Amino acid sequence: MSRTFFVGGNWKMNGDKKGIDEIVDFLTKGPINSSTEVVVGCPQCYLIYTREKLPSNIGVAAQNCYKVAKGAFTGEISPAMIKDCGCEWVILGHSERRNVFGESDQLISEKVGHALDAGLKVIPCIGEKLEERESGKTQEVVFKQLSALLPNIKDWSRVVLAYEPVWAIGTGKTATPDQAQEVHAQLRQWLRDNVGAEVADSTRIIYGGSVTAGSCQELSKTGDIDGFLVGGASLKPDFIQIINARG
Ligand SMILES: O=C(CO)COP(=O)(O)O
Repeated sequence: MSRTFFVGGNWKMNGDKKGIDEIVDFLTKGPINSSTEVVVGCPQCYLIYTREKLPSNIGVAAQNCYKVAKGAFTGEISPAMIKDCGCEWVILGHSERRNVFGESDQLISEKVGHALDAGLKVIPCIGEKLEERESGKTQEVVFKQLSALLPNIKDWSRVVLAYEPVWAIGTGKTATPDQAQEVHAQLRQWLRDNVGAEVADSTRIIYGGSVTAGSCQELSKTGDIDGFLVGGASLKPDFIQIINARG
């Protein structure tokens, strides 16, 4: 089964209109391999600006949203609002949401369920911390995070699962291709055992954590890494090389 290579950029809380114009400029010039699906996650206040400036072959994601359509939830945005801004995607459960803002597996699962029900495509993120890896708990941790999502995912065709080991995010310590491939294969097997063969074969599992133009090619050659979620390097023209990692 061939899975379309997927490269997401997560701008996090970076950028301003001028910086976005520069990113739009290098993404527009490319050239971008037409067989790679590209999505950029931008700050909420720039969703409309970014959507209007980027070519239509590049998707735009919010970096978070709440679990209901509207109401008295000061500071939150809903999937309906993201769609109303012309965007189709949302990143949910990023490690910074989990670890800086204290989001639980349960809350993230409810957010994923509502975003899917509202018609968005979702990039849920999972990944272990350094101490969890060092104590041999990586598989246990990511399976627990994935299990929590399961009850709220009815349509896997609109899910791209991101494995982002926390120790690799923003640290310059990219997982080796073997380290990443090992977890991706375990996650795919988990999907096979707990959801079904078709979903396991077709769901994109992407890797995030200090991906660079230098590391992307080797990572992309492993069997179960179907793309990347890129932080820092997605703000620079190097992102084009990462998008084109599969050649
Ligand atoms: O968190 C990430 C993407 O969501 C990864 O960030 P870096 O690529 O900056 O390590």
